[in-house]
Amino acid sequence: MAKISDNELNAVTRRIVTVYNHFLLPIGSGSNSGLTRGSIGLCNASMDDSYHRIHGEVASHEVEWKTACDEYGKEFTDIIYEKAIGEGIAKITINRPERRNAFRPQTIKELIRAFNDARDDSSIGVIILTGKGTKAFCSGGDQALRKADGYADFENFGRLNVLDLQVQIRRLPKPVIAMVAGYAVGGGHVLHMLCCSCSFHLWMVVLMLHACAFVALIRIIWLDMPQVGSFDAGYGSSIMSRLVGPKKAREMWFLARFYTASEAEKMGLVNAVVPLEKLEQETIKWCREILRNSPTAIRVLKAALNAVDDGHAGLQEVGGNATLIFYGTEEGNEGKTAYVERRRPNFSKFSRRP
Ligand SMILES: CC(C)(COP(=O)(O)OP(=O)(O)OC[C@H]1O[C@@H](n2cnc3c(N)ncnc32)[C@H](O)[C@@H]1OP(=O)(O)O)[C@@H](O)C(=O)NCCC(=O)NCCSC(=O)c1cc(O)c2ccccc2c1O
Repeated sequence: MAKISDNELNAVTRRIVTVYNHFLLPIGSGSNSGLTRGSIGLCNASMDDSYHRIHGEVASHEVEWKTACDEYGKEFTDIIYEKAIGEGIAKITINRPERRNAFRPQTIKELIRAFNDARDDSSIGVIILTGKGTKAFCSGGDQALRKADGYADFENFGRLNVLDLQVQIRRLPKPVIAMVAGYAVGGGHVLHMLCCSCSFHLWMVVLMLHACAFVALIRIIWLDMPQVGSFDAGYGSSIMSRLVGPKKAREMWFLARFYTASEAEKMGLVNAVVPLEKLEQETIKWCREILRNSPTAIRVLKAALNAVDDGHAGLQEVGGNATLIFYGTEEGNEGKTAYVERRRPNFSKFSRRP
């Protein structure tokens, strides 16, 4: 009997996967399942192509996390900041589960420090934002600390410093993925929406065939701000409207209802819904997929995806990226070198491209 070589065996395996994707996967993966093929890493494209042969599968081993501190070596109380050993992933966890991960000014200050460090660390390519435990991603501002002038903890004045964090997440030139298990309420919901506009995020709980019935019982997104006498008329409104459309945004804000994970996915508010036990695994897979791609392409794309909405600030960011790339060229360098050498720059050798 002829022996099958390894190459032939791989080809057979690829064929089986292709058949599975094309013919078997559609069975039971209807629109109500809350699961897209992308969610579990299978796609419509045939796996028997040069792309898949060259790039192979995304690694699936477990991540080893190491606690990190900020750029000044300071530690944290309200958050946990970790980096994956040997991989470009940082994870920032809001650590106030007893308050459903509500944030106080101190929490926001720590989040800003951790995001700053992850931005400046050139070994980091993608950042996960999450909440401790499985009950809540974040329940918004800590209402017990709300004063007439904003939220106050250790200082005698109030503030809304979450607004600074929102801008930071949007501007940070690396993707931020919100890994959401449980409630995302008020200012917590706005945070995950920003991650969405930056890249994508995963949502809590359940998928596949049982998703519908189960998710229907779970209340997750809640824009309760009008109920607690608050509102976010900034990103909380404009980005919401961009993501779900102006009609749905009005409904969400005026009625202040709860929405489930699967409803959120249908509205385009979340990118994927996965079972709770697979949440981190799937998030890491998305991170690894991002990390396989060109960091500069990702950086420019993130800026570009925000640019139209961000007006001058958006243009400034895309323009800054152009300058950054130009500095690395011979043509850009010629100008600087000529200045330093006290001579006229010679740009005649550079092509004037069509
Ligand atoms: C999120 C919940 C629906 C979860 O309900 P559940 O029954 O699971 O849990 P409990 O309600 O029993 O909560 C356990 C425990 O946590 C405390 N807690 C929860 N959330 C908060 C919170 N946001 N602030 C303070 N404390 C909180 C709760 O009191 C319990 O403590 P015990 O001591 O009793 O055990 C439910 O918890 C809930 O509805 N939470 C409140 C959600 C909320 O009102 N969020 C604030 C919206 S406003 C906001 O976030 C906001 C912030 C900003 O910085 C802004 C800036 C600029 C513009 C607007 C802003 C803004 O609107």
